[in-house]
Amino acid sequence: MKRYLILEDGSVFEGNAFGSPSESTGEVIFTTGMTGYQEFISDPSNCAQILTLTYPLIGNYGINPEDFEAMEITLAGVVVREWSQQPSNFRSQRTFGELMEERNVPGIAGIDTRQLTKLLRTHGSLRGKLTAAGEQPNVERIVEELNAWSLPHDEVSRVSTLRPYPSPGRGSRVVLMDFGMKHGILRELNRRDCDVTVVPYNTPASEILAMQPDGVMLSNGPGDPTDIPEAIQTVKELIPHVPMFGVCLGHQLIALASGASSFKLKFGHRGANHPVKDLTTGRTELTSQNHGYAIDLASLEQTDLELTHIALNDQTVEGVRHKQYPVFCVQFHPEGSAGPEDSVHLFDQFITLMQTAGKAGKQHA
Ligand SMILES: NC(=O)CC[C@H](N)C(=O)O
Repeated sequence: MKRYLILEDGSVFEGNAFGSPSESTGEVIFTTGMTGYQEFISDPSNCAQILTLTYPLIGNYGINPEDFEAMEITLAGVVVREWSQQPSNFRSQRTFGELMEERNVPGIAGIDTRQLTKLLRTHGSLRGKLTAAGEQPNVERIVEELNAWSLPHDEVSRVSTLRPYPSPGRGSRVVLMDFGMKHGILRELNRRDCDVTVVPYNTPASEILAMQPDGVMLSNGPGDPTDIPEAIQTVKELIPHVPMFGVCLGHQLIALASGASSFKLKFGHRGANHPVKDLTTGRTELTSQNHGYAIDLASLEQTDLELTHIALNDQTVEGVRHKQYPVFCVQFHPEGSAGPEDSVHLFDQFITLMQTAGKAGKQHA
């Protein structure tokens, strides 16, 4: 059945419906990873967005039980050139389309994703609507609707855990604040034997400190980081007291809590193999990225943070550390999933930081 993707600028893309038959509205974004579609569609950071996958054949190695980054799929929709109905991989248990159908996510196939991506790169991310399967749309009315529609502001509360839960280990005690966590982060902490407690995004600093953690990890998550001022306040209160490591949204929160400011990128950084220079070592690492906002470089001047990582494609801020406290963070995804894993050593750095701070007699008690 036919389905249309209509954008706020009046562009109309005609394709074939798959997944859920319902209509859906969201910010249309694109990711360029050649593999990793399962991780990408299940990353809660993409909550309420319509995701274009630029690689021309999606689903060719199917869907398996292990590679989900979260069990819920919170995307507003997916846009592909072609999806494979006959996946080939020993781990595959169902097709990409079956998953979209089961999880009620509308999809459109047969789209010239290259043309769509060029449009998004020229105009910046655009609001868009996927029409209901088989429906003949009134384009003028939909464009009007889209221009009046504003992006949601409550995505973190939709995807964060509602209750704390443990993921035990015998090593460092870590409180992991869940803003819409990718499982890869928990996996890397557990791999290092951390004794992790995952807590909701709105847990107050006093409750976190009462758990006497060796360190606090701030996860990735969806939306504009300024939408969660309560979390920014919590992070501000935690910084002087406990070693901290932030990833993606977690990085943005540390920067905002330190007095820096954020802005929306024209079309975001999404995909694998984004080169980032580590200014502390001079090394360039290939990184997995998925963000639509960034920290303003000039605004770091008014903070106690120093720049540690920079994006080589557009020179935006990719990582900072605190000049006084054992607190650091990166805008990219060191946990990879889907790779590359060049930066996974940052989790070791976090472990060392927690151990050193602990030996120093808990200056942060
Ligand atoms: N993956 C993330 O944590 C993304 C952070 C934030 N939602 C952004 O788009 O910039």
